[in-house]
Amino acid sequence: RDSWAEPYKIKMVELLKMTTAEQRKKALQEAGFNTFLLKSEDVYIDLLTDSGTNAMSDIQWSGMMLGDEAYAGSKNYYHLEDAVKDVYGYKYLVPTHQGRGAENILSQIMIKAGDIVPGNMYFTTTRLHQELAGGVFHDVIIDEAHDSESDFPFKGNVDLNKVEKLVQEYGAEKIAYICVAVTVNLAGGQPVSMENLKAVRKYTEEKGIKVMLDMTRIAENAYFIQQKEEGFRLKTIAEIVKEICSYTDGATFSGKKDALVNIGGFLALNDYDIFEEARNMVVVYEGLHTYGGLAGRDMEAMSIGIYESVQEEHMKARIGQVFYLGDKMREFGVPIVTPIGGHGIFVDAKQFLPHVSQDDFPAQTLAAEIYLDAGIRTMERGIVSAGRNSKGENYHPKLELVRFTIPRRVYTQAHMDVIAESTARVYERRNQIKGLKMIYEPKYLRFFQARFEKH
Ligand SMILES: Cc1ncc(COP(=O)(O)O)c(/C=N/[C@@H](Cc2ccccc2)C(=O)O)c1O
Repeated sequence: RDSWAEPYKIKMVELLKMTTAEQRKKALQEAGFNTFLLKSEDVYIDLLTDSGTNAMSDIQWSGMMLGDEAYAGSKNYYHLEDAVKDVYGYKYLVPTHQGRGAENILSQIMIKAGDIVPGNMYFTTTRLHQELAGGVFHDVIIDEAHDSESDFPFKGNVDLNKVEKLVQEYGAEKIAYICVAVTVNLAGGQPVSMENLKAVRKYTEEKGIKVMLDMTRIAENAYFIQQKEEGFRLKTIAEIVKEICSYTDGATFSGKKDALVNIGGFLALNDYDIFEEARNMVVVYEGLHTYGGLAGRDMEAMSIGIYESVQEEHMKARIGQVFYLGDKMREFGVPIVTPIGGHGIFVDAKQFLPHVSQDDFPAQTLAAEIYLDAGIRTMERGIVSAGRNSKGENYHPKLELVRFTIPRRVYTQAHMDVIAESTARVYERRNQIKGLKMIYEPKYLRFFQARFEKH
């Protein structure tokens, strides 16, 4: 079997502090059993998120030296505008500091109080901004997406029957827009097929409903279409990315993932009137319309990162590393979401800790235990992240997952081996693991700052 390695070599390293079991026990206690509250220096391998944690190339770093920090009309803005038009095909660009900056502006423009906003599974910041704008989110993802053991290849797909039911019940004019995420983060980084995107476009065109893309991990989605969808084997990732965007009216983007930058995002649109409104609002929330909360250097690095994100060998290595870890986890019998998604391995905490009831936070408990074992930080993606509904009741999501998110171009295969072995050690002692109780609950997006203690 001919092995395959990354298409880059390392030029600089960031030394990591190793911790002892005692130090980790203390750190976890102080962090209230919440991995978001751990100090980075107490973390050995940081798999909390692939957001803003990716390694920039030397070309991107050189872009940081080319920052045109003019307040208005920075040349980096025009480079970013060219990259967005060239790679994604949208007509108009509104830069924002990161994804939720774009979500805030789009939601306020497109949503009126009481509007319905269908989407392929919720995402925390996306749904919150839709709700803050007065919208009501409705999940229209296919049922398979909520089944961690289904291996349907495109679990991110929209179920148009669910959309039709909403149109029947509320009328097309009450639908603010359909939000299609590529990939679907909380389902396990699951892709949407091109066939489904075309069907959504055809249906919404007939009904006069706009489609807004959350294209945060669009290049990873394109890779899965190339690898798994009939008729796309010979298309490039760049061609597939552009085709995906062509079936939508606009997009929000967090540049902190696919585009390989530490900060950055944008709102891209084809409709001039929405663009005009967004360009007016960005100066209220983000900064002038030609910088949107970003320094010129950040916009330059993001323009370069957009092109690097659609390179074939980059994506093959990126997804290859995620699959390597997933296969190792499965060798050790660790239950994970299948098919393996694009940005990490999602461990099924319900199957891992069947004796811990969901109200005792199995995923939160497992993330804490994984950290204790060898200092690996992961993220809870279960009942804590799901939050409460408008009546204040806890959502009880079918998926109770711990996300091992792999930053792009940061860790080596040796780290993947250590991660899999650490998880296997915790798996071997799973029957002794007890649940947690929440002792502090913030109002918004509670998972970021909630605190817990052992029962
Ligand atoms: C599909 C999708 N759409 C929009 C955004 C917002 O973009 P931004 O504002 O962060 O730039 C994100 C951010 N995802 C990050 C960071 C995060 C955010 C909230 C809760 C936990 C983690 C993560 O999954 O780790 C996303 O995944």
